[in-house]
Amino acid sequence: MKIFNAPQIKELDIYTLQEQKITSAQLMERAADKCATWLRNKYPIHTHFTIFCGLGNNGGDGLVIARILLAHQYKVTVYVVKHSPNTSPDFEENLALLKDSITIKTIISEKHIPPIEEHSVIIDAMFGAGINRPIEGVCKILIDQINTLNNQKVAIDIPSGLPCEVADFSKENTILKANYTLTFEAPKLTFLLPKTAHYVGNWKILSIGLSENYKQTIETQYEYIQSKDILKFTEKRASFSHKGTFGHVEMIGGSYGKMGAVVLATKASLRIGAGLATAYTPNCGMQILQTSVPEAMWTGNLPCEHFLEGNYISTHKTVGIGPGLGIHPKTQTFLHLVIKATKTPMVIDADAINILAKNKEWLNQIPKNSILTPHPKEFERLVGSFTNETEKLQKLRAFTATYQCLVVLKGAHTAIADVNGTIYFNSTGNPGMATGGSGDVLTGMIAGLLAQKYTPLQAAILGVYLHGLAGDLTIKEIGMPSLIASDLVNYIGKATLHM
Ligand SMILES: NC(=O)C1=CN([C@@H]2O[C@H](COP(=O)(O)OP(=O)(O)OC[C@H]3O[C@@H](n4cnc5c(N)ncnc54)[C@H](O)[C@@H]3O)[C@@H](O)[C@H]2O)[C@@H](O)CC1
Ligand SMILES: Nc1ncnc2c1ncn2[C@@H]1O[C@H](COP(=O)(O)OP(=O)(O)O)[C@@H](O)[C@H]1O
Ligand SMILES: [K+]
Repeated sequence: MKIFNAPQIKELDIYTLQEQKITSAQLMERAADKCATWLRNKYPIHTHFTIFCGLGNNGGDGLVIARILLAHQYKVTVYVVKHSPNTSPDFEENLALLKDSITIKTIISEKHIPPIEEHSVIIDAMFGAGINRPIEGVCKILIDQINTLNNQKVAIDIPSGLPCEVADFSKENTILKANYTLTFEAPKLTFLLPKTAHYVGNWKILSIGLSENYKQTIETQYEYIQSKDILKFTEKRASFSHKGTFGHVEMIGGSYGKMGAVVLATKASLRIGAGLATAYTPNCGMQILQTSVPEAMWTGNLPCEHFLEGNYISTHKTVGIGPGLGIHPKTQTFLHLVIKATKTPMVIDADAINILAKNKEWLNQIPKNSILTPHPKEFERLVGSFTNETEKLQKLRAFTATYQCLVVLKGAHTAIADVNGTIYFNSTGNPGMATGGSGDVLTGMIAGLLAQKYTPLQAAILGVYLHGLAGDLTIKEIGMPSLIASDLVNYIGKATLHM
């Protein structure tokens, strides 16, 4: 699903009106009706709503929602926050309609800000996608006050004050902190980023029937990955296939005391369907690997017992490297040999990333279209620090372009940056996955998919999606705090039922 910025949403609206031969007021009615239906399903009939409306179309949505809720016997109080003389035509039209049913109160200055009933649900329809500068004056005072209240807060389209994209975001800005956000058609970029997502609360996408034809023509830099996106490229197994059909993963990593990471990654590569897997570890890992993953083969390098060092000769398997690797100087040299000897895309994780961060001149030598899977700290080691989300995304794009590789920046809504600059955000996963070893499982999954001849972009997207789904399926049966990385491996099978 494409993620649109504010000008693109506007274009899409205008095209939809022409294509469907409807007025903007009719589109507003449709959008508000979807919100009202959601509210009616969530809140019982005696609920009181306090609706704060701005003067643009977001305010217009609020007025229509009020009209629909009143018609369904809800108790509703409506305030229009009059911060400017300018209003939108659809706002005016709906203001006139609503005036027939209730008295609408106006907030012009601080003294008009009302006390709000303790159990009233606050609807935020002050500013939507049209926000173009920080909020000031009476709106700022009102939002600051609302943010101190424990009432449930539902934002329409986007919490007031939050931009769709992050360019002008600063942490001093006043932004309404919602429990729920009902957004139209697609999420906004800011819903998916760690520094801005907490304003949005739980968000729901409400489809309002915008032109699918026109959406196809809009070029976006961001996409949101859902099940229908991965179904487009998942492959069924042919009847006469054999283990050689599904590739051979060589999972390189491990060091004394960190062998579990390779165990998890190797197992995960097999669970996602690689035909064969070999774990390549220091000698002290041999028994551990052969006992805990009997399906996998083992190979190692004899000079050292406890960490990887020495020579490396490619056997042309699909290489994953990093889990449990350590950063011993001799291991650093070994990684350099692996990178130089490997000619096809590989998966580079954990300490392999940390080593590259110390030896940035090697980055040019990693095979084209390889996939790096840093968590935010590892990413920072690679690209240096960043002060805000915009800068982070810029650095992400610059990195993939410079080194012609993909980056999977892990976290809630993991971001997969393609070589061409498109960034795909994941929709699966949960905080139960914030536990040691989760990332190793992901490395194994992506390597296993690469071995099966998915393209690097497909392997990264599918791996990240199914990894999160395995986490989501796990917590349906055990509590989030109990989730451990082995559970993710065990639930890969159930996740693949969704492919
Ligand atoms: N396709 C869609 O997404 C649809 C969107 N609709 C609604 O339309 C909204 C967008 O409407 P508008 O473009 O009128 O935008 P808003 O309702 O967000 O209002 C923006 C207005 O406030 C002014 N403004 C912006 N920032 C300000 C600030 N900090 N202080 C004071 N004034 C400020 C702007 O100049 C503009 O006049 C959406 O968020 C949504 O709620 C629906 O009505 C119909 C369909
Ligand atoms: N709050 C969260 N929501 C969704 N996924 C998460 C969350 N926290 C962590 N994860 C996922 O768990 C994995 C953690 O990886 P990583 O930090 O490398 O762990 P480790 O190094 O212990 O293996 C990543 O895939 C990440 O996306
Ligand atoms: K809003």
